[in-house]
Amino acid sequence: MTKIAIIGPGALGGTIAGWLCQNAAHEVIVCARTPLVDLRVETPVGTLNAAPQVLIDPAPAQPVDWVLVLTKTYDVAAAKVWLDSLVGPGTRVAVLQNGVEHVSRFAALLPGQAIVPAVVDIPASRSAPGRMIQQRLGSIVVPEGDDGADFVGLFGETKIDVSAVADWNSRAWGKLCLNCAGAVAALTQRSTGPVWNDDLEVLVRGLVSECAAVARAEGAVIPDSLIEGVIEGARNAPEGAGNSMSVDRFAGRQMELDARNGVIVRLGKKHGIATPINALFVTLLAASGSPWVT
Ligand SMILES: NC(=O)C1=CN([C@@H]2O[C@H](COP(=O)(O)OP(=O)(O)OC[C@H]3O[C@@H](n4cnc5c(N)ncnc54)[C@H](OP(=O)(O)O)[C@@H]3O)[C@@H](O)[C@H]2O)C=CC1
Ligand SMILES: CC(C)(CO)C(=O)C(=O)O
Repeated sequence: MTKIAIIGPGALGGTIAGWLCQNAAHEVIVCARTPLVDLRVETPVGTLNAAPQVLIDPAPAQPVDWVLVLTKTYDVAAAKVWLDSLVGPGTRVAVLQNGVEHVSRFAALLPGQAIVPAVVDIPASRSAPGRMIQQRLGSIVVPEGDDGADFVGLFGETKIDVSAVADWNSRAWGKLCLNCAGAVAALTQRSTGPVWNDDLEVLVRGLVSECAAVARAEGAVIPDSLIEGVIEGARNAPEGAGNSMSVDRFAGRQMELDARNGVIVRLGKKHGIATPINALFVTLLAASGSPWVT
């Protein structure tokens, strides 16, 4: 029996928990802030139901084999109390969040601990506590190695495409090229497709090109076709298509602004790369009503 604790059963965490519960060899423990009774995930291949153990108090939690962190990046500090209870000498911690700083974000909280960074491409939303909708089966990518292989093994009974790759850095930056463009929808509260015009394309292209330039300086391989693909996706985004940052802004919550756009500005400065469009969106979104917490 593999004990897996999931911290943060929101849109993505609830979806991942629902899938992992389908394997009888897993004991899944859901670590929640808002109470929930059970899980129901509407997936592209049917509905998953599960009733794992749910904890809302870290005190009774014990060390587990795997901790999967699925809070927003701005809630990582608050998740520390869970890590203090759940992490023992043999525990591996996987971070399933957006951005490129998965490991450094946790280094101070978990000194010397094995941390498995995961790039997740699974669009999911939550309609109520424990009620998730997974729009696409999607994929998860972790770095090659023993921990990566074991992480992939956790998902053996699921229909999610989970793999370990040699060049994780390029995958993480490639995903950031997509996510940084999400700042437009977060700011306008509209999908980009229905309001597309040449001026909007200049902004989307600017966000993504700046990200790609910083990515390449950080050693990532980003083909020009990836940049064009993101722009094409934004051009064709149908009405209602948002992202997890626009969901946060719409709900009046904090945003992962630093993890998704601020990081491009910060690392751009390090490399002497100008990032004015990302800086503009960081400034405007930070001033838009939701506090920017790093
Ligand atoms: N949603 C998506 O489509 C995708 C999201 N991602 C990334 O995945 C990560 C998670 O995103 P998403 O699932 O959308 O976020 P949500 O806001 O939907 O979920 C975050 C969850 O973390 C919980 N939480 C916050 N603090 C704590 C705490 N101290 N203890 C326990 N639980 C806590 C929240 O509790 P509460 O229930 O009280 O809100 C919520 O359930 C982000 O980094 C995001 O960028 C990546 C790919 C796709
Ligand atoms: C764009 C998407 C849905 C891709 O998985 C995402 O990463 C997010 O909404 O944060």
